[in-house]
Amino acid sequence: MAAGGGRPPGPGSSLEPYVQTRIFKIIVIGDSNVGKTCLTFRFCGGTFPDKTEATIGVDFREKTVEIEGERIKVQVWDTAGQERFRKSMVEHYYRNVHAVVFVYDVTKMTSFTNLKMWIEECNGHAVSPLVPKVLVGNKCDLKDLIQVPSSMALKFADAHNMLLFETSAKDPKESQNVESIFMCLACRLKAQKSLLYRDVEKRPGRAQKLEQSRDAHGKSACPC
Ligand SMILES: Nc1nc2c(ncn2[C@@H]2O[C@H](COP(=O)(O)OP(=O)(O)OP(=O)(O)O)[C@@H](O)[C@H]2O)c(=O)[nH]1
Ligand SMILES: [Mg+2]
Repeated sequence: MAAGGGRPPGPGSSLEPYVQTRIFKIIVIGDSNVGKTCLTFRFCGGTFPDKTEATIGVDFREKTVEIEGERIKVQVWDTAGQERFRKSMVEHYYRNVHAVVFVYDVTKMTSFTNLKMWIEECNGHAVSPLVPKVLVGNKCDLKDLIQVPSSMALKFADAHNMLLFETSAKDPKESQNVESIFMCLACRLKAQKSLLYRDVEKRPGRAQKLEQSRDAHGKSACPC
């Protein structure tokens, strides 16, 4: 028997402390055809899909990212925009959600005006105001067809305390921007959780609010 007794470490075991990977559930919401599937594909797979079909229920995609030395699993819920494909799933979308991405199509005004309805649905499912939410205007590559001016989107985002990203799932030059949508949320979640833990230690029952930051173009920038 080995000195010290007990069972020797088995294959694959480690004396390092076991570190659990945190999972952040991020849901992507918005009208059908705004590009939710393409955006999530771009973030998780790094490409623009040749062809998509209307999402039925939900498609799950995930990506493991590293933030300040911590590995975090970003679990993206690509939801269905069509009522008939989502109605049985809505409760599941919002349950234990960590962050919400609202998407509209910059070339389709109705997808922007319908955001009010999507926000109401989200609020109707008791999603905490502490859950970070961002607004994404997709299809910016279609420059000649733009219907939703940036100024209008920015005003709306401000009114709802959201960061605004205008981007394109299709344009490869925008892939960094698409990545920053999800990374920004993951950073905020990581920071928010630590702030909350610290806050709870110091002042029980009170949560700290994360401030938004803005870049030189007046659009919101990642606060991390
Ligand atoms: N030009 C352009 N087309 C895009 C972009 N993103 C998506 N599309 C196209 O828009 C259409 C709809 O994209 P999807 O990602 O399937 O839309 P969705 O929001 O997931 O739709 P539902 O699943 O029905 O809710 C497809 O024909 C895509 O090729 C983009 O950034 N630029
Ligand atoms: Mg889809």
